[in-house]
Amino acid sequence: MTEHLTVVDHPLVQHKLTIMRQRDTSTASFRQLLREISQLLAYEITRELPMTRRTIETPLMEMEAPVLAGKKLALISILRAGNGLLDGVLELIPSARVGFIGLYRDKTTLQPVQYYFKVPDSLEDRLVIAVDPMLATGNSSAAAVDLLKQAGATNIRFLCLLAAPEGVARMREAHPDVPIVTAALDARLNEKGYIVPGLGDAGDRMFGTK
Ligand SMILES: O=P(O)(O)OC[C@H]1O[C@H](OP(=O)(O)OP(=O)(O)O)[C@H](O)[C@@H]1O
Ligand SMILES: O=c1cc[nH]c(=O)[nH]1
Ligand SMILES: [Mg+2]
Repeated sequence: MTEHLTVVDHPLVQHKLTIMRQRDTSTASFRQLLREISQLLAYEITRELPMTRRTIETPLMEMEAPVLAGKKLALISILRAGNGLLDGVLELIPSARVGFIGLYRDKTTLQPVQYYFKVPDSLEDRLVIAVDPMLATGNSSAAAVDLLKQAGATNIRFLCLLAAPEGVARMREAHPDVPIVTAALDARLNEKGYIVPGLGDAGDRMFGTK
């Protein structure tokens, strides 16, 4: 991918996102819509995956058919809200390897606090797609990408649902080599570091917590 930021403006994505944003959308609908959108976003973020050809036999004849090239890609969920994107993407790419980075954002400092890290081996040979629905200050995603690079990853993409300009700028500065794919770029952060207009706290809306 050459663009640093790609906003997927497909009508289905935008319609589903509008329902997710609404205050009275239920936890069950929120989760289902996130799963659906995640697959449409995954389609975009995997658009330029390298391909190779393999000889196969159809019922009629042999052919050289296209298949994905290289090692299986790695999906990295930034816990816990990342799991809402992970499920859908994994349905589309069932052979992907999966890793988890546990981070939560301290409510006052807005700095990420790490509590878990487990990723697949040979990250240096894989396309790594980190998923987290919200890119707000960008502190969490920048820290997650730092950890992935420390673990050897060199080809990383970041998939989110909503981004704030502040978070995109933070990522561009810290990790200019990491393309971002999102469903929307919102206006700004509010004084508590929430994306506005946004959709609230993605993890809470997904899991019914407060
Ligand atoms: O860009 P930032 O300002 O760092 O904010 C974004 C982070 O905040 C949310 O996670 P949260 O800390 O609420 O944890 P959760 O997923 O467990 O709810 C979200 O899922 C991101 O990880
Ligand atoms: O608006 C925001 C900002 C950070 N995390 C969220 O879940 N929502
Ligand atoms: Mg949260």
